[in-house]
Order: sequence, then C-alpha cells, then structure tokens
Amino acid sequence: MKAPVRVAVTGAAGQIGYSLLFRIASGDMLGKDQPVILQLLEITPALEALKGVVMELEDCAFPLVAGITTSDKAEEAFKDADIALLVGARPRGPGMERKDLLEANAAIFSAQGKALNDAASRDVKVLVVGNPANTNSLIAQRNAPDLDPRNFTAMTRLDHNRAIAQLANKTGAHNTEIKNMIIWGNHSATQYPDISKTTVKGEAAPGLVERDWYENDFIPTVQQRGAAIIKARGASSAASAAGSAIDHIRDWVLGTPEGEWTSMAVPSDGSYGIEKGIIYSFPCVCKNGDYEIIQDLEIDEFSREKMKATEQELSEERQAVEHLLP
Ligand SMILES: NC(=O)c1ccc[n+]([C@@H]2O[C@H](COP(=O)([O-])OP(=O)(O)OC[C@H]3O[C@@H](n4cnc5c(N)ncnc54)[C@H](O)[C@@H]3O)[C@@H](O)[C@H]2O)c1
Ligand SMILES: O=C(O)C[C@H](O)C(=O)O
Repeated sequence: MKAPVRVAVTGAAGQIGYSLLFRIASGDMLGKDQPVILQLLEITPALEALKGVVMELEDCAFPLVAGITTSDKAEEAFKDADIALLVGARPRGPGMERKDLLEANAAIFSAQGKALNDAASRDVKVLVVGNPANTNSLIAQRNAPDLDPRNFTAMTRLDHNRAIAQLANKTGAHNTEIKNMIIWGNHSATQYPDISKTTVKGEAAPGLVERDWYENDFIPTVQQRGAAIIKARGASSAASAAGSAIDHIRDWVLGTPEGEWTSMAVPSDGSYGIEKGIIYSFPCVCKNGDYEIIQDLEIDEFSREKMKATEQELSEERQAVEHLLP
C-alpha cells in the first residue's frame, strides 16, 4: 500500500468542491492505488455545510480515503499538503468579466500564499481554480517565497477540453481522436484557442474546417463558454471545472500520454517571447511529476497577435495587483 498523499482543497463546501472531492476520493486524480488524506478549508460560516459534505464522503466508504480534516484556518488545512487545489473564491455572475473579481478575491490568494509558504510540503503542487485564476496564482506564488515558483499553476484545462469538444462536434470525430490542442494565455475572454498544431484522427485540423468557422465561431465560442454556462445554468460551471482540475493534476503528477501535450497556465520563462513571470497558458508535457513548456512551435502572424493580446491583459492584471506582490 502506498503512503497517503495530502490533498488540500479550499472552498470545499462550494459547487466545484461538491464534485471535485468525490472524484479525488475515488482515485480519479492520483490513481486507483493511491490513498489520499483530504484537508478541507472553508470560511467559518460554511463549516456547517462542509460538515454535511464530509458526512457524504464518509458515507461513500471510499477505499482510498485515509483521513479527512476540516478547518477555517489556512495554515491548518495546508499543513504538509503535497497538492493544493485553490478553489475557494467568489464566482462571477451574469454580465461580469472574471477580472472584475480581482479585488474581491486577491486578498484570499495573498493570505493563502503565505499560509502555503509556512505550512505546506516544500514540493507542494498548487493549482489555482478561483478566478481570475492566472493572476490569483501569481499573487499566491509571490507570497510564498520559500516554495518553488514553478509549482504555482492555474487552470486552463477546462478551456482546452472545451476546445476539443467543439472541434470534435464540428468534425464528427471523437474527443479522443483530437490531439495537441493549445490554449494560450489567460483563462478569460482573451485566451487564444489555437488549432494550428492540432490533429484530428492524425490529420491536420486547419485543413478540415473552414477558416471562417475557426475565427468567427470556434474561437469566440471557446472564449465565451464560461459566460454561456452562467447564462444557461444561472451559476458558473462546476462539474466540468472539477473534471478539468482532476485532469490538470493527474497529468502533472502521472504524466501526459506519450507524444501528446496539454494546456497549463504556468509561470512564463520567456518562452515564445511572453513576459517572464506572468502565469500564462502554454502547451506543456508532463513527466516524472514535472512539466515542461513545448518549445519551438512555429507561430504565424495571426497567432502572434492573439498571443500578445492575452499577454497584454495578464500584464495589466499584474499591474493592478502590484501592491499585493511582495
Ligand atoms: N479556472 C476555471 O476554469 C474555473 C472554472 C469554474 C469556476 N472557477 C472559479 O472557481 C471559484 C469557485 O467556484 P464555485 O462555483 O465552487 O463557487 P462557490 O461560491 O459555489 O464556492 C466557493 C466556496 O469558496 C468558499 N470560500 C470563499 N472564500 C474562501 C476562503 N478565503 N477560503 C476558503 N474558502 C473560501 C465559499 O465559502 C464557497 O463555499 C470561482 O472563483 C469561480 O469563478 C474557475
Ligand atoms: O466563467 C466563469 O466565470 C467560470 C469559469 O471560469 C468558467 O470558465 O466556466
């Protein structure tokens, strides 16, 4: 039996939490042979609701759950955490952009960055889901100077999966027959879903769809999918967001499939001329518990412009929270 992995989840009584926890507990994230200890963080008024979620987790009698703790103190929830899923934050409502949440949510991520710095495992892998995810991840990272800055990531896997689903619908292929999608940049309406390197059943995707569909249907649909779900559901995506968080961590820990990449928002190292330090989504491969940005992909003028626009937005977000970046 493997030693249990400590997984901290914030916002554990929220809508994403309600889907995410059960999938982690069932082994979807770290494997069916990997026991987990769930360390759940909520704000004090939500602890009662969290108690109910824990009762349900207990009632599933999951073989892989080696322990569950709850707390309203970040240092307690992050104690020795190997993985931290930072979900707890305010979601947007209709008519809002994700960056409208920056002010409301930024304080959460500076406090949680400090708590991770003080309490988590020195190798903790951090995924920020709470919006605006990329810049919240930057805030947490900069408040955790003793941790590896590369281990602070944000989620664009949902956008990646959405893009695959759109292209699968259009081409009549199955999701699994679509490889090497790319989401560049911010988890926002400026993100750039790029199919220029994507294959569908081994064939280059750009040759299979009309350019007009790609530019005027596919790209805006993926960019606006979060808003479309809020409009239809009256609440932001939850089960699909949880599923993508599972995919992001699973690939990071257990590796991406041979010959394929995924999209992860990670600290830019200057690859593709993107400003160093911002948390920007790149095509990444994962191996041995680490990720690497795919290098040397050819970038045409159309792509360059779109990559720059989303970089620009992230630079502006960074400037807006400068006072929270020690
Ligand atoms: N990156 C993505 O792709 C993606 C996708 C979907 C949602 N989101 C974002 O995820 C976040 C959570 O969404 P949700 O639908 O679960 O929201 P929700 O309101 O249902 O749940 C959020 C939970 O976080 C808790 N919380 C608030 N402040 C906290 C703190 N300081 N510490 C711990 N917990 C805290 C709340 O009490 C609540 O239970 C939102 O910001 C949403 O916009 C991101
Ligand atoms: O769109 C939102 O505000 C929620 C989430 O970021 C999403 O993409 O579904």
